[in-house]
Amino acid sequence: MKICVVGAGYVGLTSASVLADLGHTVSCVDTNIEKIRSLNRGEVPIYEPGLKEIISRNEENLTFSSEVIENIRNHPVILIAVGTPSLADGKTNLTYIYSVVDMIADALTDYKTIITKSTVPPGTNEKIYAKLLQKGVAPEQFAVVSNPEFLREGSALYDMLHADKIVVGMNKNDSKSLNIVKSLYKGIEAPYIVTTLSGAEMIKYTSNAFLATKISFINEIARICDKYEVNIDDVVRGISTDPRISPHFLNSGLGFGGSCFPKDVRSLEQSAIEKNITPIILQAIQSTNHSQIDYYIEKLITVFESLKGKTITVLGIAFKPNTDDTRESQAVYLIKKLSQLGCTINTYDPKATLPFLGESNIIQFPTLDQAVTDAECVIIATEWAEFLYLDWKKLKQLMKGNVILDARNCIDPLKAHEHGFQYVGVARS
Ligand SMILES: NC(=O)C1=CN([C@@H]2O[C@H](COP(=O)(O)OP(=O)(O)OC[C@H]3O[C@@H](n4cnc5c(N)ncnc54)[C@H](O)[C@@H]3O)[C@@H](O)[C@H]2O)C=CC1
Ligand SMILES: O=C(O)[C@H]1O[C@H](OP(=O)(O)OP(=O)(O)OC[C@H]2O[C@@H](n3ccc(=O)[nH]c3=O)[C@H](O)[C@@H]2O)[C@H](O)[C@@H](O)[C@@H]1O
Repeated sequence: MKICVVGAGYVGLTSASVLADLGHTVSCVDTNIEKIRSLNRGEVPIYEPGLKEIISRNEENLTFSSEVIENIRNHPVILIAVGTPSLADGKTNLTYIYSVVDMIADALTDYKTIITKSTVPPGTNEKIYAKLLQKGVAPEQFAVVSNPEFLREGSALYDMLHADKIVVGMNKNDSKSLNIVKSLYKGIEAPYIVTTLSGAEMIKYTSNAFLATKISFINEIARICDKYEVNIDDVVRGISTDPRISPHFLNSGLGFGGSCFPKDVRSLEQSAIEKNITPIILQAIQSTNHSQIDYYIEKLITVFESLKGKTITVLGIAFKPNTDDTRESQAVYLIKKLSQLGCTINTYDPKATLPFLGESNIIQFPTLDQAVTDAECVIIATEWAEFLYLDWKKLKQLMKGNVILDARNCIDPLKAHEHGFQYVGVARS
């Protein structure tokens, strides 16, 4: 099959390389010329485990181009994977989606199956369909399909190849698209969930909002446990044997970040408000998440009284391990907050680069050892594997103080105590 993947980001590059690996001929296009140039030089502009390897082993049937319209014209299947970031009011910015739709309308000369992989609010794919008709495209010349993506950054390739489901939203009168989507993913064993266009859109938002709910819920429980001196690990162990609860997504800590949970929860909240529904739970999820950072800072204040002038090392900048993505990273928000409180912040991340914050008291170091030197306190903000097995003796020698704030519940408090550290955590004494 000949497929044009529009957007060479985390989802576009993963989809394009997996589809090429499944044997299709794929052209991945992006309006960002620099990105395409670097891909054509054999460089992968993002860090995603295994992506470089899968791209290089498919170089015969995977090409990269910034000629978006031309490639749309030459491919019968178009997979849209452009960004859908938040607007200031929390609604979704659909500019990139609609600019692709305009390009499709301009390029369309023969039948196209247009598959929206980007996460878009309920009703958007119907609007895409209507927009194409409005632009004079005949209804028998195209189909619009909603096929949301559920991969996680850091394990994107595995997640796509081992999907737990493939969701396909279609118009009622569309008799062709399901078979096309099935041929596209031939080789991936997963149940198909077939629904309407808006049904598929809602499945995606419900999934992300539900997972975000689990995180905020367990974070709230951890705060209660903290006050009653109950260990959160025991509580999670105790509830997760119940298959109705499951052990997944119950790691309490600094809260959720990334390019999707925060924006998708906000977007769903706005979709609800637009229809006069007050989404109390969605609002509470966000409020708990925002205040997680303050809760952890309060824990530090109980140790130091004032944070002004303290040298603090924050380990981890990315929103989670195994990615270089810092979009809405709680670690970055924590760094900003500590800076506002007058701290000097040294930081380190194995892959991510600190976004420019314009503060001279924040320095990113190239190694963990350099970052922790002379620190009065070390905070683990992202649970990279490198931080799970710290060399305690060396750390003690390098640091000026002995306080460790474990904001991801990822180190053993006993080990830290044994080596003379003061372990600070939430519900993990
Ligand atoms: N990042 C993730 O883990 C997941 C993301 N999603 C959804 O997938 C979509 C894409 O997300 P990411 O890959 O993270 O975004 P990204 O920001 O990494 O990449 C988007 C790419 O689209 C390109 N683009 C924008 N307008 C374009 C146009 N008119 N023509 C061609 N290229 C254009 C941009 O230059 C950029 O390279 C979003 O809707 C997101 O919510 C869904 C599941 C997982
Ligand atoms: O729509 C999306 O973009 C994707 O969003 C998430 O994937 P991702 O953002 O890559 O990362 P997750 O592993 O879900 O983690 C999100 C955030 O939640 C936090 N988290 C996760 C799990 C947990 O138990 N506790 C917790 O605080 C992580 O630290 C991270 O900041 C979903 O897991 C994917 O299914 C979805 O496709």
